[in-house]
Amino acid sequence: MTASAQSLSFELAPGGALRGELRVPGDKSISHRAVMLAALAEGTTEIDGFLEGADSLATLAAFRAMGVAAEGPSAGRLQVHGVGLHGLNDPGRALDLGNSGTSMRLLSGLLAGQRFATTLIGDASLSRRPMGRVIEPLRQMGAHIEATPEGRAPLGLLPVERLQGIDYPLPVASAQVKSSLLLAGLYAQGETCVSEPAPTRDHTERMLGAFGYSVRRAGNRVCLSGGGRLVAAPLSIPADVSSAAFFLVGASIAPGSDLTLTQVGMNPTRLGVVNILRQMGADIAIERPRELGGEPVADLRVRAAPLHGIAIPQEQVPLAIDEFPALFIAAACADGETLLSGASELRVKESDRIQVMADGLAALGVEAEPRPDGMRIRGLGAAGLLGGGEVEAHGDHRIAMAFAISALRAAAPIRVEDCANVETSFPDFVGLAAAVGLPITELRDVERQA
Ligand SMILES: O=C(O)C1=C[C@@H](OP(=O)(O)O)[C@@H](O)[C@H](O)C1
Ligand SMILES: C=C(OP(=O)(O)O)C(=O)O
Repeated sequence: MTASAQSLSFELAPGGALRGELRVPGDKSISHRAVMLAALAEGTTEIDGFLEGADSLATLAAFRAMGVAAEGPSAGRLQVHGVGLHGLNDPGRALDLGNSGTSMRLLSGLLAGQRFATTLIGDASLSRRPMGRVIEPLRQMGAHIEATPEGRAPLGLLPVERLQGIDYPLPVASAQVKSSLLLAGLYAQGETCVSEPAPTRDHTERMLGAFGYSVRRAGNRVCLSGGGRLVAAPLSIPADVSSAAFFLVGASIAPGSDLTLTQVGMNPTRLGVVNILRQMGADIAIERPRELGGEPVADLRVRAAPLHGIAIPQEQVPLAIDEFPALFIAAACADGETLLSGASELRVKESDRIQVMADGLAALGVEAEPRPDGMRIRGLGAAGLLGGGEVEAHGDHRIAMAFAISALRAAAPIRVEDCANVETSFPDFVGLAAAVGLPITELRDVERQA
């Protein structure tokens, strides 16, 4: 059973303020990559700050099924005994990656050059998401990949003797596709190069470097050569800025808020949410900037501030791609109009995040016009309040958390349906959010029927 098949809803009392200090769980993108590279490295990797969410645990389970021994995770600590680039074993069964697009796309590349076959499957949402974007370039590298006629999972990766490096211009700005090809490139003859139309998160490149693998970047092009080796290195994973985003927005829109988010990842390729919120007038102070495990981190102190609508700059879109559900709530509470364009990728995430957010905002009385590649939102202004009511998260973790924080500026209670997948990226969201002042309770199906 997938997480979204269980029925979980959030109930929120209107109003409240966020105060105090909070460390949100470890970065999801980095946690996936930590498991993958640690598994392929020579030696034992000690990881701390690992995200114990369903998505990164699905990646870990996949490597365990391929014979990688690991202890943990427990309290964010995970020890992975690497098997080397050629040490993975045939899992003997399909690898179920649940709700996780990152797992499926990165593993497609990592497993395309193995000498055994693998099948990658996922839940209903993941089985709807486009995989052609990795299948096509991986086939150019010589991979044998089977998929549905629409290019979707289940994916069958057939054994190949060797892949061939390619020089690939990404048609969409996607860190998952870039990373998939770089991971395939570890197994390819010659050089694999990927150029991106706009900068995307660079955790794969950074972590390959930390494991001693040479990665060359020139402008928007990143290259590596196959046939090297990865050497285990300790990893500390920062708090996930994508999870912090809900609190950055929540504290900005809720009068009286003063919240400090600690040890947040500040990689410039992830900072769109901070840049966009600041441009909207948010009061976010970056305190104690420092380094953690090859990634910049800082504490973020956010205080309530009146926000105003903006036209979101194009270059910020890939840098905030997962934060738009939260940013749409900020826009709904801002003075004036916010316009997002160039973000059609939002339609192929865990849900169609443009349509689902537009529907939920409309249910709460906000004028939100979905567009093919974005959204126009008329904000309620500093004195305005969202209506209460019921909204559907459609099993999408980020939609569920975005509407949860929206209640901080609502006039009446909000109920968010189909929230179980919050577990994929933010275990104990409810407990941590409640501890800093979000008036949230969760209702499981059985409780609702009682
Ligand atoms: O590489 C990654 O870890 C991710 C890249 C992004 O996806 P795309 O590559 O599809 O933009 C993002 O939406 C996803 O949550 C995580
Ligand atoms: C899009 C997301 O993740 P993934 O692509 O890994 O499912 C996300 O976490 O918002």
